[in-house]
Amino acid sequence: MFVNGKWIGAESGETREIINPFNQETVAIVPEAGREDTQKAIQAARAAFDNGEWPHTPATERGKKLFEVAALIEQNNEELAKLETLDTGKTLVESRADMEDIAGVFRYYAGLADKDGGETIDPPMPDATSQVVREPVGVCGMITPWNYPLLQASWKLAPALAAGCTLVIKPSEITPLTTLKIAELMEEVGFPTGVVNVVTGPGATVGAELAESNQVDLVSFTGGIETGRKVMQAASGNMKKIALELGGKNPNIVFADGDFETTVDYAMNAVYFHAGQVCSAGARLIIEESLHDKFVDELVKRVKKIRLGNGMDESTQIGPLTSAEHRAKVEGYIQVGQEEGAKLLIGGKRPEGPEFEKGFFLEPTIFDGCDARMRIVQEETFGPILTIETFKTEEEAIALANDSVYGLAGAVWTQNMNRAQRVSRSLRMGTVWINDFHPYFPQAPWGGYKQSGIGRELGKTGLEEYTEQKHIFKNLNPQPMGWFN
Ligand SMILES: NC(=O)c1ccc[n+]([C@@H]2O[C@H](COP(=O)([O-])OP(=O)(O)OC[C@H]3O[C@@H](n4cnc5c(N)ncnc54)[C@H](O)[C@@H]3O)[C@@H](O)[C@H]2O)c1
Ligand SMILES: C[N+](C)(C)CC=O
Repeated sequence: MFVNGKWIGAESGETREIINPFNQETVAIVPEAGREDTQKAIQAARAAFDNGEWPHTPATERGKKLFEVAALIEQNNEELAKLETLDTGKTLVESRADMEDIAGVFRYYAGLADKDGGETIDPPMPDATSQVVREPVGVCGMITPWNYPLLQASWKLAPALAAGCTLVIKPSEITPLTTLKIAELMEEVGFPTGVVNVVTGPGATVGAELAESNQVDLVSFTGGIETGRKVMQAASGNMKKIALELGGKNPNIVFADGDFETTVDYAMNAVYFHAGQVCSAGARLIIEESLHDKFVDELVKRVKKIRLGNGMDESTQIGPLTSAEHRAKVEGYIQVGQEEGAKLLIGGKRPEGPEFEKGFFLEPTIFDGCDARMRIVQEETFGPILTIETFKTEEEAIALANDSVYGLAGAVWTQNMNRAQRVSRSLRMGTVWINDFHPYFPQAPWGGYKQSGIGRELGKTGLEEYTEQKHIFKNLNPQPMGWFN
């Protein structure tokens, strides 16, 4: 782990084996930290914030460091991508694309670091000035999930550092490798001691300590809704700021006038990309009734041909799920779907063959004949499971799509742009795609309505999350008030 500028083990000496989900081989052994290790890292970040130079370093200089990080990520793209694939099972092609995105995130916040010089207000009284400035929020605790380990970390690290914060980051205990590697790259760039700290270990101890600690000013969490609830409760002790990026159950609404070929192609990509382990996966197909039969026939034909395999193999389209525990959870949902009376059209089991024996594979699955009250429609299965519902009218499509505790993302497919606009404005979601699925980029904010989260990452808002606003009022001609004369 990287704490206070040093590479250290856990004080207890405990370690954890990191497993390749394709073959269960051990790819690394990392420290298994506990609360004491976390407290030390928080103290280092606290000292670097309260007494160190980083929060007062000119924003342009902070930006320069982030440009250097971006360059190092690009230079190390292949190594980082391989580590990500070994850790998560996602395909190498995806991991390489993630690394390009991540370099882009650092570059975006590097450029944004010195763009907000504050605001001068015209005060409603004479002989006074009024200024609003932004200052770093302080020590940040960051907790990240296993599905996009370094990407989700970069959405926190880059804006926090641009703002002048110091931090302790805890990657998912099962996928820490790229977060450790980026700490190495940051050490090479040379941030002041204690500004960046990485602690590897479980959520119940390391994560909980970050959320609870009175020495932490903000906790930024990406993960599941139930863990998010715990983080929110734990953060209330010192009223620390919170940013929560939680799950989604994202509707993909297809009207009959959408381009058939493109819509079928994207419907598959929406749900099966990264084996469905994507917060914004289009796991809920809501299709106009008149198109249903033709669309679903074609979908099933194509899903049969999806190539599962080792993420390291460039011809693989879907790798294994990231852990045995997670596969068991997704399999549980397949059973739930069958018990609820949904019609299993394809998949629903582990693939057969020697190449799949050791990996945590699951076949791409489709449930037809679903309705909005089913658990497989309402709950985030976070696996390769597509549920299908039908609608007859635009109003019905909107009502179905909004019938969810989540509000992360959704898409609408139609060639009628007036309808596309109406539907997109009616969806209670942080992101709506029209005739597309999945795009996200550093310039646009990302986050959820309803129980999909609090706050936004990316975009200008993603930087503002790591700042406090201060109003500085100056009386240019102070005179006695005489109120108590
Ligand atoms: N909205 C987004 O942008 C986004 C992006 C990626 C993933 N996600 C969500 O993440 C989830 C999948 O990731 P996961 O299974 O790693 O989530 P998770 O909630 O199980 O774990 C996330 C992180 O929280 C830690 N944690 C666990 N218990 C904790 C506790 N009591 N206190 C503090 N931290 C704790 C874990 O160790 C891990 O680092 C899905 O729900 C997915 O939708 C959301
Ligand atoms: C936010 N995103 C889409 C990169 C990953 C969600 O799991």
